[in-house]
Amino acid sequence: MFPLMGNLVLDRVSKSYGPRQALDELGFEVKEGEIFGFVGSNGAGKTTAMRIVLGVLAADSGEIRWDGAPLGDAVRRTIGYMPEERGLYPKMKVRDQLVYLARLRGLSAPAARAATDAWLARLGVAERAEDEVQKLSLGNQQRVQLAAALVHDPRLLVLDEPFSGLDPVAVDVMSDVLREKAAEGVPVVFSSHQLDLVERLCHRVGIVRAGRMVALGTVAELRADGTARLVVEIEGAAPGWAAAVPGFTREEDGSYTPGPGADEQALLRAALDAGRVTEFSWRRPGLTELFRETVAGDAPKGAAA
Ligand SMILES: Nc1ncnc2c1ncn2[C@@H]1O[C@H](COP(=O)(O)OP(=O)(O)OP(=O)(O)O)[C@@H](O)[C@H]1O
Repeated sequence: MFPLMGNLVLDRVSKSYGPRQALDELGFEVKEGEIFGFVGSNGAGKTTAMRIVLGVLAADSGEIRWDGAPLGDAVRRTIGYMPEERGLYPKMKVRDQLVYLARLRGLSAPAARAATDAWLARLGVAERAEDEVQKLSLGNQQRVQLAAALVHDPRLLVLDEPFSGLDPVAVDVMSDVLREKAAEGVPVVFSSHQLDLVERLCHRVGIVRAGRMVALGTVAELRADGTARLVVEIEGAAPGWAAAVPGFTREEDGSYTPGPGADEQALLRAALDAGRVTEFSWRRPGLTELFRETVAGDAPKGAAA
């Protein structure tokens, strides 16, 4: 039903900037039609990895593959890229710039104009088409930047923090577009610090720490690996009602983490003795908690980020 797109593989990619190792055998795969969320602390290596995929930077070792073969220039030219530092020409008009970029990627003049106008309309910036990019607000510049990544109908989307600085409406538009492209079969990889969005949008997530992939999987898989906590709500309970039940640690949010030998039935009995129990349930950690657990105390090798 969809044109064959392919999948992207980063295979043990390493990269150092002088003494600073930014990537240490980093590996992950983004399948056809998959939205992959790339998360990690500041300086963990996300931008470096994306630049290597784009060919802007060379890896010291390792390989980038597309559909099983080394990623070459022909496929690279079809990538839709949104760089972290953005990179539109500030003094050029929005429409002229997008048409120019689409022409560079091989579209005919009429096709470039049609694609430009369609994406400007879809992203809600059609009325700014004749303005210089520098006259747009940052959020609108970002919409144009997304249009620039999409205007040539990319086979792969690589987006560095596409959601940063967007208002909630623009976040929804961006999310819809990424879902739509993935549904067409395009592999989508994006980095973000907005973990609620990553959790909502991504089929799979990779958490990178100091240049290494430390957790990889669907959000459900990652959550299943985290320690579940017991949420207990009791009306009228005195503080410390659970102190006599061995094996549980009370967390800041009031939930209870079981340790070795913890007996949930003992905790439930203590809860029932303490008052009227309105909630007693297991809760898996969300992506934000998993991220904190996974990257706590993070620092890139060689020096501070
Ligand atoms: N041009 C460069 N020269 C020297 N060191 C660099 C260069 N670019 C990045 N680094 C270092 O490489 C490491 C990885 O940086 P990178 O920008 O890839 O991280 P990131 O995960 O994208 O971070 P952020 O979330 O802050 O954007 C950091 O320690 C950074 O300081």
